[in-house]
Amino acid sequence: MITLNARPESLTFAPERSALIVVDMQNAYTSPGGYLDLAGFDVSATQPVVDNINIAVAAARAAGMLIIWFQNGWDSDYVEAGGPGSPNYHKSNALKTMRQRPELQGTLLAKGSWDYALVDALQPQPGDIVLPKPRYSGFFNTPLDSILRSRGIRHLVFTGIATNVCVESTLRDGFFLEYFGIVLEDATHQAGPPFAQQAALFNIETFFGWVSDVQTFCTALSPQKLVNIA
Ligand SMILES: NC(=O)N/C=C\C(=O)O
Repeated sequence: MITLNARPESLTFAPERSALIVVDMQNAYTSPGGYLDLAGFDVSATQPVVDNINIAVAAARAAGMLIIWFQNGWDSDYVEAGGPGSPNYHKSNALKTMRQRPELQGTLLAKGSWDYALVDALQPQPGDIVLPKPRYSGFFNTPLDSILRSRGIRHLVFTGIATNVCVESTLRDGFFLEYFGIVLEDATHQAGPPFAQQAALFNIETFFGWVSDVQTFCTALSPQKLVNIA
C-alpha cells in the first residue's frame, strides 16, 4: 500500500490494484500543426507535460501499476464521429475545423494519421493497454470498465490532455462508477485559457476526486528515488 498526498486529503491504495491513465497524448493535442493548434488553441506549453508523463509512467510501471493509453478519434471516413444527428458533429472543434478548411478533411483525429498517433516521446510498452475512444469520456463505448473491474482496480491516476475535456470527462464518469480518480496536475494541460485548467482542478478537487502532482506521486511509489520534474 502507498499513501499519496493529495488535495483535499491523502489517499491510500495498492499500486498493483490501480491504473495510470494517459489521456490522448496524441500529436492532435500536443504538437504544433496538430488539431488543437490548427483550431486555435495554445499548445506551446505541452512539452513539460510530455516529460512529466514519461516520469510518472516509468514510476508507475516500476511499481506494478497498469498503464492505459487512450487515443481519441475516429475512422478516416468519420463514421464513428457521427453525422449531423450527433451533438459531436456540432461540438467537435476538429470536425468544425475540417468543415471550415476542407483541405484538412481526413487529416484530423483520423485513425492512421500523424494527428491521431501518440507523440514520439510517449510510447506504450508490452503489458500496457492502448484503447481508442470515440468521445470525450474514456468510459463511453470502450472496454475500460471491464478491464478495470476484471483486475480489481478501483484507483485511477490521470494524466494527459485536455484536463478540462477528456481527463475531466473520464474522471467524472469513473466517479459515477465508484472509481477513485486522482489527477497529477503537472502532467495535464487544458484546452483553452488557463482558467479552464484552474476550474477543472477545482471541480475535481471539490466534487469528483483528488489532485496531486508527479513528484509527490513518484515519492509515494518509491520514497528513496529522486526525480527531476519538468
Ligand atoms: N482529449 C481531449 O481532451 N479532447 C478535447 C477536445 C476534442 O477532442 O475536441
